[in-house]
Amino acid sequence: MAKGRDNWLLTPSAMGEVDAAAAASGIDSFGLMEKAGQAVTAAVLKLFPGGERFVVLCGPGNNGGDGYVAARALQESGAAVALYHLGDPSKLKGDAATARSRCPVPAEALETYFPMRGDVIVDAIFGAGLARSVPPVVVDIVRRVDEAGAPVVAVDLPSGIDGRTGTVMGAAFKARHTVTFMTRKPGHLLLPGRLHCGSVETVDIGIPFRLVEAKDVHLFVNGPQEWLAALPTTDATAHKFRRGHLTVFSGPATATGAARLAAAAGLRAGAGLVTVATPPDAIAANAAHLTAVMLKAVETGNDLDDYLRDERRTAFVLGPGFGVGPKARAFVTALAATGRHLVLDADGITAFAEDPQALFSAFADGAPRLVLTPHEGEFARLFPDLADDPALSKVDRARQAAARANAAVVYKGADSVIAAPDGRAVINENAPASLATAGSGDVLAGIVGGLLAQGMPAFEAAAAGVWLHGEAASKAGASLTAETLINHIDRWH
Ligand SMILES: NC(=O)C1=CN([C@@H]2O[C@H](COP(=O)(O)OP(=O)(O)OC[C@H]3O[C@@H](n4cnc5c(N)ncnc54)[C@H](OP(=O)(O)O)[C@@H]3O)[C@@H](O)[C@H]2O)[C@@H](O)CC1
Ligand SMILES: Nc1ncnc2c1ncn2[C@@H]1O[C@H](COP(=O)(O)OP(=O)(O)O)[C@@H](O)[C@H]1O
Ligand SMILES: [K+]
Repeated sequence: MAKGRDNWLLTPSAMGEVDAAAAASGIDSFGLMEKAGQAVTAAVLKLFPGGERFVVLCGPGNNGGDGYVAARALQESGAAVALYHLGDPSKLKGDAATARSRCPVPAEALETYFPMRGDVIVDAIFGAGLARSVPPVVVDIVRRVDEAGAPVVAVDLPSGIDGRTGTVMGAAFKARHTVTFMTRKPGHLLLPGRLHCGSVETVDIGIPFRLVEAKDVHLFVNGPQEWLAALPTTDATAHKFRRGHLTVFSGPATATGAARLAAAAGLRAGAGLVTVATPPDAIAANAAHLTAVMLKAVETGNDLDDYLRDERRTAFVLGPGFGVGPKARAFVTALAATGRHLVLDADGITAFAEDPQALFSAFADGAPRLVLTPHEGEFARLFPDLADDPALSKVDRARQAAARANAAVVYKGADSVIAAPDGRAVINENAPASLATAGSGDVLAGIVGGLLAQGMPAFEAAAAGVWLHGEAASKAGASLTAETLINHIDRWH
């Protein structure tokens, strides 16, 4: 499946380079700004056909330039338009200066703007060029607009959102709609940025897409184009042993449910055989609730060695309900030493908090066989320095973690990022908030384990698993529980 334009992401700096390449190839850069401003105007008029007054807020760079184009076009459409500028507009340069010189709408200083009833705001203060926290006057205007409840249409990004990281730089508008150009930026998907964008529209302003593709930053929106070719298919020759064997480790008798959720999810994701490997004291609890999933007592390191003699047992999930301690570390080390594929989740991750390097060393060699699925707290236990570095985006953190651990990393959240040691990364956007429910992470671990069992490489299995989890949640509806979620997992093709 081709990488569609909707899946492409460019950081603001990469977009700036594309912009420069377009100008160098002879494309009229003011023409691009004109198209950008016209597209904003079309979006504003479509969303607010009865708008009483359109208030365009223009900043000191090209984002402001788009605003001057929009102000002119809105006035030409017959609408009432007011214009406010940040800084000294006589200092505008290049295309933005041209746009201002062609804009007949009189402008006033930004600080003098107080929203009136019926105002629709076009936010063209900062876009890709936001370089630091917004100045106090912008903080004030954001607050005034919030308090007035006036609708905002953002040009490129809501001012105050860092397009690379999605971070709020001091303050940021909460837009109803955002019009961006050529591709979305990471800040449109990463939290909290995503919550400030409203609906996002990506407009082709005429930069040849080959210039965008030449800037491939190995970052995409998660979707089937990333992993469909690696997704296992079943055909008439399918046999349960050929469809792989997944083993999920159960916790003690008091904590068995999480493993069963993962096991059932692995089966739904297509693993031919699934076994819950359980301590003997939990056999009864597990046996009372399992049908298609098999059960095997595995208590000690020797039990595990015996279990691992069957080389068809290739894929494992360890962590949900397992307990934190030396047993988790010893089991993981044995799985690593025998070339197994492992999803390490929850307690399995926490078990290595004191010595993450022991985990990374165990899986250091060869193609990645480990998938780590930390939520934010677990991520910080394995990668405290990355979690603490404010300059890193969630994408940077996941990528550096993946490289360090030689693992596919699923950095979970509403904006899960999946990264590979080779630098590939995707941001997931199909997960509904109804997934914030106990046990949904166990289900995800099971789906990914089921895909690993079928031979899918770690990064592809991780990305596909997160996407299929999101699809299942959407189908399961707003009141989903981890159990109902499982019933909606669909291998999709
Ligand atoms: N990509 C494309 O193809 C196309 C892109 N287009 C548009 O161009 C936009 C990018 O333009 P841009 O690079 O001029 O950046 P922009 O966001 O206007 O801000 C830069 C200005 O703000 C200033 N500044 C920054 N932070 C600040 C702060 N905290 N507080 C105060 N000042 C601050 C900074 O000043 P400096 O940092 O130099 O002091 C500079 O003056 C892009 O978002 C899109 O809308 C379209 O026109 C068509 C084609
Ligand atoms: N608000 C949200 N929107 C979308 N997905 C979410 C949200 N909150 C959590 N999720 C997803 O739900 C799962 C929760 O996993 P986890 O935090 O391990 O919870 P648990 O331990 O309860 O299973 C993850 O896949 C995460 O990405
Ligand atoms: K903006």
